[in-house]
Amino acid sequence: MTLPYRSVLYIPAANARAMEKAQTLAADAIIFDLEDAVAPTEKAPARDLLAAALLADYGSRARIVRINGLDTEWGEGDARAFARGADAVLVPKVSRATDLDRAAELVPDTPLWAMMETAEGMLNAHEIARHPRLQGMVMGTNDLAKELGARFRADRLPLLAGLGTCLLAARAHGRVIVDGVFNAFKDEDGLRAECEQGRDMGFDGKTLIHPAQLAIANEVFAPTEGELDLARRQIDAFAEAKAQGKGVAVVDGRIVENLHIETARATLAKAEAIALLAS
Ligand SMILES: CC(C)(COP(=O)(O)OP(=O)(O)OC[C@H]1O[C@@H](n2cnc3c(N)ncnc32)[C@H](O)[C@@H]1OP(=O)(O)O)[C@@H](O)C(=O)NCCC(=O)NCCSC(=O)C[C@H](O)C(=O)O
Ligand SMILES: [Mg+2]
Repeated sequence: MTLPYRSVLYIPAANARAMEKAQTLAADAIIFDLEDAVAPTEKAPARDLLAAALLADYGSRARIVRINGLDTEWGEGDARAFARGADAVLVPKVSRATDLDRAAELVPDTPLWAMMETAEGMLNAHEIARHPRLQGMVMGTNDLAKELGARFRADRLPLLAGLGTCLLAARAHGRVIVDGVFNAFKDEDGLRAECEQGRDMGFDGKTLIHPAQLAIANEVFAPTEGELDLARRQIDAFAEAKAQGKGVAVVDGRIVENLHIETARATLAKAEAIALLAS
């Protein structure tokens, strides 16, 4: 069963208290960050703190380690240190598939994830997504906005080309893909609107920077009661139509074909996976 990735919480690996707290937080996945959230002077101690933290029990939460770039003085050491012991290694600023080749050599047995946050990465999203070792993609909307020279807009118009391109690439190759962070972590309405936009586009979930953002992401990226009810009724109606030798059913005045049944089944499976995670 595919794991849900509704809420993916960043935690600075230098913050022992936050890493401990995360063992009980309602995050579907955690990104332990060695990159941007850790100051250069803290890089070495953060690596040790994280190695100790990963021995703790995080339940079913996926544990993803974001290493420093392999072009930095810390990247290779990070990759070697966490080649085992985490559920995935997240490589920052992936601009081309060869960036993942290098990571794959250093991390032979653990799935790789890619931060999609450079202009070149957007243009190469398809070849990055099809890399055989890649499991998931994370939008880095802060770095992307910086590279583009984009202004912040609530509708994220300047970022939509990049978001859509990465989503297409991820879906073409069956990868998980989660949306970027919403920086104003006390603005609940703003977060909800951005989660709704990401959900409408098709993202699996949202990366988050503060525990206060978890509940909204978990709610928005889960199927609603209405969606579940519709999915069940579509499956029943289609089975009935099929029994009568028809290829199409009608539910609530809309046609239901086999492709809608695939979506309906995926909706029910997602709800089941979420329920399992909570149990
Ligand atoms: C943003 C923060 C610096 C705020 O921290 P703080 O002032 O400590 O918040 P609170 O006092 O409200 O914290 C309340 C309690 O919650 C815990 N806490 C806070 N944040 C986290 C967290 N991320 N995970 C787990 N627990 C957390 C505190 O320890 C408090 O606990 P308690 O002691 O029990 O009261 C801080 O939230 C923070 O550092 N957030 C993460 C920032 C980060 O990781 N940034 C890097 C990723 S974003 C990025 O790089 C995206 C991408 O690359 C791009 O380009 O877009
Ligand atoms: Mg970034």
